[in-house]
Amino acid sequence: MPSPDEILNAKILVVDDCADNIDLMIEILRDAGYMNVSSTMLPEQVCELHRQHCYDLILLDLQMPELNGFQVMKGLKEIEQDGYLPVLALTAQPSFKIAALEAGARDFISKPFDLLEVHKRIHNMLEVRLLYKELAQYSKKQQELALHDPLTGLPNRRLLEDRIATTLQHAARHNRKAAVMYLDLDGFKPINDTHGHATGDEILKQVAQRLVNSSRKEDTVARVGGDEFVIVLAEVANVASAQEPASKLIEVVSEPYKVGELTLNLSTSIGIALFPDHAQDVNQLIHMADLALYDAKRSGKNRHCVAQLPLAPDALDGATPAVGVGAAQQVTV
Ligand SMILES: Nc1nc2c(ncn2[C@@H]2O[C@H](COP(=O)(O)OP(=O)(O)OP(=O)(O)O)[C@@H](O)[C@H]2O)c(=O)[nH]1
Repeated sequence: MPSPDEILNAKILVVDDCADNIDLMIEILRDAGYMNVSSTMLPEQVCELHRQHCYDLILLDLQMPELNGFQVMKGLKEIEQDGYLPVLALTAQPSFKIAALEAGARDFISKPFDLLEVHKRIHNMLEVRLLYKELAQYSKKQQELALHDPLTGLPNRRLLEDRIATTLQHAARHNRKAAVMYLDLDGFKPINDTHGHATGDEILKQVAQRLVNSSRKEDTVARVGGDEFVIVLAEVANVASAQEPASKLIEVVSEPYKVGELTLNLSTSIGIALFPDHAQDVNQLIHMADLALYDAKRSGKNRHCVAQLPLAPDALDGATPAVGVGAAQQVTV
């Protein structure tokens, strides 16, 4: 529930074409302790002001000569991002009350003002508005948490799959390639075993930071398991343009790590798969990169391997096909 202080600090805009009405409403609000009140006599400015200041409450006169309150609400509806119109309509016309509610106002106040009613309605409306904002923020935070790894803050597998899907759609539309790099640290378990889990966690955070710092803004770096990371490269011209960043990442990860007094070393192996060459859908592409990673591990670690192109059907005559990759191309750094 919003605190009394939060309610008194809410941002309020008073809109009326009559200066006396504005002065009166501002006096009522200031007397009640509201600290963040502004006003305008120009209804055509309301949408722009709301866009800039995102008011918690707009006290809106319905009868104004140039642009009436109903027209202002129509404009506000178009810009209100979270679908909540924080409008309290002010009207001397009984017949306008229901029309105002139908037009999107949350409530109304009748003119001439009944002070007690004004205070109650404003307070109630702000309470609901701030509660709505809290809920919206909470739900956004929950969504963030559901899509990110809590240790490193990187996207998790769910968000990664989404990002790959978007990257592939874009690549397909523009007839471009994209690449998925699957990284698994080499010799991470002994660090945990020798120096403890907290040190391991610190290393994972530093690795994550290095991967992000060494990637382009448009690429996605995700943590998909204990010491496993996936990087999605958009707009890749050919295999070489994925191998080059892979070599750079291998170098960057093998720089020494400082954790307290300790200086620790580790390396990483990387499997690379290209869209559309090695696979055309998200999970298959990750799978191909994972198989190439397995080859990099098996052939000595601290290197990258590229997935094998699928064999043409006539090359399989009489042979048992390998699953996914055969002998992947490997590069030791
Ligand atoms: N500190 C820490 N360790 C984790 C976390 N998640 C998984 N691990 C550990 O990470 C290790 C990953 O195992 P492996 O990949 O087999 O270890 P490795 O020594 O790197 O093995 P290779 O890949 O063959 O070099 C396991 O010991 C897990 O317990 C985590 O969040 N924090």
